Amino acid sequence: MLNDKIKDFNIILASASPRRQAFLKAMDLNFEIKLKPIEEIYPENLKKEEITDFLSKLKSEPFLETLQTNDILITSDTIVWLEGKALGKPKDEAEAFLMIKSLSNKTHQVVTSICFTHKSMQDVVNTITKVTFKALTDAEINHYISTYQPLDKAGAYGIQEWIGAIGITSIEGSYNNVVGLPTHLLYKTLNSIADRN
Ligand SMILES: Cc1cn([C@H]2C[C@H](O)[C@@H](COP(=O)(O)OP(=O)(O)OP(=O)(O)O)O2)c(=O)[nH]c1=O
Repeated sequence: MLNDKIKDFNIILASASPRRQAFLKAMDLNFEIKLKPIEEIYPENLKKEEITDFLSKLKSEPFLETLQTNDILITSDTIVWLEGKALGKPKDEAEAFLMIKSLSNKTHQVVTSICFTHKSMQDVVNTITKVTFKALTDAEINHYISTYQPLDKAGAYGIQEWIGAIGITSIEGSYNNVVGLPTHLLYKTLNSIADRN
């Protein structure tokens, strides 16, 4: 991190995702990981980034009472948005198959929101990446599901895995956002929080 002021903060990443943890390390940030699980439920009327904004804030709630003045808490959420429908994590392999099949030969959007909580204030930022899959065969989908771990991933796929390598024909926007964290936005927002304090 270039901004020296960021060193004065205690950054807490409330995420069990190894991919999000790896991104913060890659950004040379000092941080601690704290986990307080919540049930990811959102009002039905929400759409696209409204859903991930809501869930990224919800993930901060269990921490609010115990945050110290120099803490910055980072919570985030990713969904896949396809033709007006939110695809979260599949509950089992059968649902994973249907999710990936629905993404085949189409363009979908991957939406991530990050919520920064600092001194009782919250900054919520989000971004969208457009991803297009080729027409996937059932054999390709089944191979992916039986060889990799689709169940902990929004939309049942990891762009960083085999299916991303063989199946994605185009991507518009941040790649890291698809993996789970738009790191350019994290950097920008942390800098602006540091500058205003
Ligand atoms: C679309 C896509 C999602 N994902 C992951 C990113 C997220 O970890 C996950 C979506 O679930 P989330 O609910 O956003 O996050 P999480 O439960 O994994 O972690 P947290 O503890 O922070 O709540 O899907 C990939 O790894 N690759 C991909 O290509």
